[in-house]
Formats: sequence, C-alpha cells, structure tokens
Amino acid sequence: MNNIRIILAGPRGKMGQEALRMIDETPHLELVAAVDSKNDGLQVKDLTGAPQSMDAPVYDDMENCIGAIEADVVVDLTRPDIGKKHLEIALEHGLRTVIGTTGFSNEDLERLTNLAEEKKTGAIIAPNFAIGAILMMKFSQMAAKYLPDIEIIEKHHDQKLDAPSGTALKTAQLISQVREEKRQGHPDEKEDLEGARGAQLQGIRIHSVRLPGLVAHQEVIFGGEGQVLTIRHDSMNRTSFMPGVRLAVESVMNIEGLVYGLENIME
Ligand SMILES: NC(=O)C1=CN([C@@H]2O[C@H](COP(=O)(O)OP(=O)(O)OC[C@H]3O[C@@H](n4cnc5c(N)ncnc54)[C@H](O)[C@@H]3O)[C@@H](O)[C@H]2O)C=CC1
Ligand SMILES: O=C(O)C1=N[C@H](C(=O)O)C[C@H](O)C1
Repeated sequence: MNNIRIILAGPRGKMGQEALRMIDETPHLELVAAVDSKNDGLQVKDLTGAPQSMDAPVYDDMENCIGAIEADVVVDLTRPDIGKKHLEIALEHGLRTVIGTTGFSNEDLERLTNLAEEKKTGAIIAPNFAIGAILMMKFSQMAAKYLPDIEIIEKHHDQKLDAPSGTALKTAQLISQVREEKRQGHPDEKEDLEGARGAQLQGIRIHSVRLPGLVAHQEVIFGGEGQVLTIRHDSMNRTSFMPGVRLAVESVMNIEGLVYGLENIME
C-alpha cells in the first residue's frame, strides 16, 4: 500500500494524541503536518504526549498548512465549529478528509455533501469509529423493525461539547429508516421538570449523561410486550476508535463524494 500523507487537526486532544500514536505505529501512514489551536511553528514532537519521532510542522491555520504542505488526507478531531470549517477548506482545495469530530447538523451534512460532490473529492464523516459501536447501530436498526418503542441513553465524559452524541443521532437516523415516526409513552404524559423525558428524534427518546470517569457508552433500549431488549456498547478507552480511523483514512483514498457513517465502508 502506498504511503498516505496525513495532516492531523487537533493533535493535543484526547483523540488527537491517540491518533498520533496510531499513525506513528502504522508504516504506511505518514504525519506531514498538524493543525493546532496554537503552537504555530513548533514541531509535533514538541506537543504534550506526541511521539518524539514526529518532527512534522505545527500550524495554527488549516489554510496556511494546506498551502505549504503536500498531503493526501486531512483528519479532523477537533470541535464542531472547527471541524466544519476544516472540512470546507479541505474540500475547496480538493483534499480528501476524514472527520471524526461530531456536532454536525443535518443542514451542515447536506451543504458539505453537495460541496464534496461539486469538488469530486472524497470525504468520510464518522460519528463513531469503534467497530462495536457500528455493530450496535446496525443491530439496533434490525431490532427496530420488530420493537419500535425505543429510548437511547448515551453516556460520555463531562468534557464533551455536543449533546446528544453523534453516535446517538446516527443510531436514531438509522432506526428512522426502518421505523415509522411514532409518539412514545402516554398521550397525556406531562414533564413536571422540563427535559425529564429527554430529547426526541422521530419520536425516539434520547438521553445524554455527562460525568467524569466515563469515556463513551450507549444503550439502545427496546420495549415490547412483556419484554425489554437492550443493545449496549462501551468504549473503555480511545484505542477502540483507532482501527476505524485507520480504515477511514485508507478508504477515503478511493472515495468520491461524502460518506456519512463508517458502516457504509465496512465489508
Ligand atoms: N468519531 C469518533 O469515533 C469519535 C469522535 N470524537 C469527537 O472528536 C472530537 C474531539 O474529541 P476529543 O479528542 O475528546 O476532544 P478534545 O477537546 O480532547 O480535543 C479537541 C482538540 O481540538 C483542538 N482545537 C480546538 N480548536 C482548534 C483549532 N482551531 N484548530 C486545531 N485544533 C483545535 C483543541 O485544542 C483540542 O486539543 C469531538 O467532536 C468528539 O465528539 C471523539 C471520540 C471518538
Ligand atoms: O466525544 C466523545 O468522546 C465521543 N464522541 C463521539 C460521538 O459524539 O458520538 C463518538 C464517541 O461516542 C466518543
């Protein structure tokens, strides 16, 4: 496999640090630059937690980085507003992109899908890279055909910016492809405390827990006659996401247009 030259945005983050390690340990992946919120002019190895072999330059601006560095793929693991901006810049420059950052609205996805098609450039937006999470979403879509009363409980560390999680939204969207929208619970139910019944998408209730000590966890609970089915996935640490990041980087080299969800590129 030919070397894939990567620009990584968010190198000092919880995901970014893990991604640097994965790139460093993967012979056919090469980090050619990083884009950080600061540290312009330093080298990646100068950043906290970065592999000491990584002497690629750090930029504080994606546009400047792309203008100076030859790369094949941009990987973004930053924050919602930044990830959107970076994807637009990369696509405008015809650079393939893997976005792990979540918090994209349907309108964002539509606009960015159109841009990727216009530029005939490959991009993957993956709300979750963990194989177990992808399977949880696929199993949930299967179960929803038979058990349409569903509530999703997603639980994350308390540093997460967006709620609900991208995984919960993607799960609900996959379920909605096979389940008619429906109102769940008693028709006269009342929230005596606002938010008690959580958020909802097509009638599917979604609840977000944020606590220190958590990493990334989700339960999809199906209620039926005399029974309850729970499909659950837990990421115990962020190494769970790295095989999926690698798969997305390798796959985006052969994609034209925007793919939303790793399930679309898995065998
Ligand atoms: N798709 C997946 O499987 C996963 C996705 N995520 C998503 O990835 C994103 C990052 O998550 P974490 O690493 O936990 O967050 P984090 O907060 O630990 O890291 C985000 C990093 O982005 C950096 N950043 C902020 N503004 C920037 C800018 N203008 N340019 C470059 N970097 C900038 C911050 O300095 C920080 O180091 C979140 O949106 C999260 O939801 C997280 C885990 C798994
Ligand atoms: O912020 C996180 O940590 C995670 N975010 C993603 C999401 O919003 O679904 C993926 C995973 O749950 C971890």
